[in-house]
Formats: sequence, C-alpha cells, structure tokens
Amino acid sequence: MTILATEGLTKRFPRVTALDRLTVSAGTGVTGLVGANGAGKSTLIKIFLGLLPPTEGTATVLGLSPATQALEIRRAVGYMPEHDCLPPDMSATEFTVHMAQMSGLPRSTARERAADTLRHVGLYEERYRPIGGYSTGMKQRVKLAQALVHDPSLVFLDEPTNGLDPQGRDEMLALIRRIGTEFGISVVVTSHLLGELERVCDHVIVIDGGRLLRSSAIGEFTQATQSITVEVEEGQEPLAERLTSAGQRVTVAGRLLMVEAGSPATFDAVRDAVCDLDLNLVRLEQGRHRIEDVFREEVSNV
Ligand SMILES: Nc1ncnc2c1ncn2[C@@H]1O[C@H](COP(=O)(O)OP(=O)(O)OP(=O)(O)O)[C@@H](O)[C@H]1O
Repeated sequence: MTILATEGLTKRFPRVTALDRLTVSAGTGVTGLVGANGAGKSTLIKIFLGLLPPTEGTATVLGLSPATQALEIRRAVGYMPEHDCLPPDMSATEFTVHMAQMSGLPRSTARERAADTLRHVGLYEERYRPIGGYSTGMKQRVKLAQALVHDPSLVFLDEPTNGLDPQGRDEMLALIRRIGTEFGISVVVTSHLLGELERVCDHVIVIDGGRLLRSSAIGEFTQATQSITVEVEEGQEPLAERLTSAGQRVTVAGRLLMVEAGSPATFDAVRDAVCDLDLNLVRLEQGRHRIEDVFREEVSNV
C-alpha cells in the first residue's frame, strides 16, 4: 500500500530551490528520509501536511491531496516538528491532553489517550511537572507523544534524535521501531545521520539538494558485499601472507583483513590459516555495505 507519493514535486523559495522535480513513493512500515542539512526534508514534510504549497508537481499522503484534503490528512497523520515548540509553563499531561482535544477527541478520551501515550514514550511521574524544566530527551518524548495521541495511521518525525546523547538516541530509535511494529503506525523519519536509520528503517529515501538520489528497501543498501572481514588481535601480516600464498586475494586495512570471497571455501581457508598460525580471531564475517558508503558513492557520482 502506498502511504505517500510525489510526482515532479518542486518547491522554489525566492533564493533557493528546496525540492527539484522529486518523484518518489513509500509504502507502510518505517521509511527513512535522509539528506544533509538543507537537502529539503522538512520542506517535503510540510508539503505533505498541507502547511506549504508546492510550486509545481503533486503530492499525496494516504491517497489524500494536501492541497484539497488537509483536514483529513491532519486527522490521520501525526507530526513531530524538528524545532522546540513546547509551552514551558504547561505540564506534559496538560499539553498532550490539549493536543488530543485539538484533534477532535472529547476531554475524557483525550485524558486517557494522553496518559497511555505518555507512558508508551517513557514519561511517568515527571509528566505532571512543567515542560520548561525537562531535559532535551524528555522534551523530544513530549513532542513524540503529541504526534501519536490521536492514534494516527502515519507519523512524520523530523530529526527526532537531534540534540540527544548516545543513550537517548538509542532509546529514541528503539521507540521509533516499536511505533512501526508494535503500534502498527507507519513512520517517516528524517535524519542527516545516515547510519542510525540503518537500524530502524524498512525503506530509505535519500535526497540531496532537493533531488532524489535513491529510494530503496534497506536490504538493498546494506546488501552483502563479496568480501569477508577478518579481525585478529595481532599477526595480520603473516595471516595475509599465508592467505595470499594459498591463492586468496587479501587487502590489509589496519587491524582488519578484507578477503575476497569467491566461494564458501574462503571461510575454511581463513579458519585454517588462523589455526595454523595460532592467532586470536576476533571477528570473521561477510562484509556489508553501510548506508554511508552507498550515500558517499552516489553523492560523488552526481
Ligand atoms: N520558508 C523558507 N523560506 C526560504 N527558504 C527556505 C524556507 N524553508 C526552507 N528554506 C530553504 O530550503 C532549503 C531546504 O530546507 P529544509 O529545511 O527543507 O532542509 P532540511 O533537509 O530539512 O534541512 P534541516 O535539517 O537543516 O532543516 C534550505 O536551503 C532552506 O534554507
């Protein structure tokens, strides 16, 4: 099922073309929207939400047109904006209840939904305190809760890991994955940090300068390469020599050896050589492309 689609979508501001003839689509699940700062990610989300009109082209969300059905879209879609937009004097509970009522829920339902949603995003007793005293991580959770409180079919999360420390980032990414799987809500999540999306997305769309660089399932980004990565505590050079003389093609990269994997027998050859030389094997695995590598290659080809 197609969740969102664009056709020749262009957005020109007076000084810059933020989106340039973008044609792309995404289905259910978690979709990563990746690009450097200024690539056009927030502009694209705002067009999907009906907050900005496109200059040319069309966009649809859940089969609805932002130009004519913005109200229906807001009922079915949640939005976590990038920048801080929270009232410092209100508590998380008051704010989330208010947002639930704004989306049309009666007060008693809004209170129940707000309590459940705040618990899901990991805010407990602190939800009664004013937001002004919250950490960045807690504020990000409140922003996420208000995007989910009306039980949307799709949420747009704009840079949800911004400003978080590594632990906060991991927790937010785990939460995003749960939204996509346990809650069954489709997610579009933006990030300029390519590596982090690898862990949570089913599909990745890469844009650069408002243009589409690539759109594919995560497996295609991280598909197995034809090489085996071997890490040994020490003895890389003798191991490389042994493997080369046994007919393997080997490259040494610091502590790692990259061995071209012609057949499954390559694994046996590495195991035998490590045993013969009595080395400590730390890692032996099929190499995988990382999103960063694919992105770097494609940007340099533009
Ligand atoms: N309202 C606006 N008026 C003028 N230019 C704008 C406006 N909004 C965005 N832009 C410009 O459009 C380009 C794309 O911005 P956008 O915010 O969509 O990028 P982004 O990928 O979300 O990056 P970031 O994460 O830094 O926000 C940038 O050059 C930005 O300066």
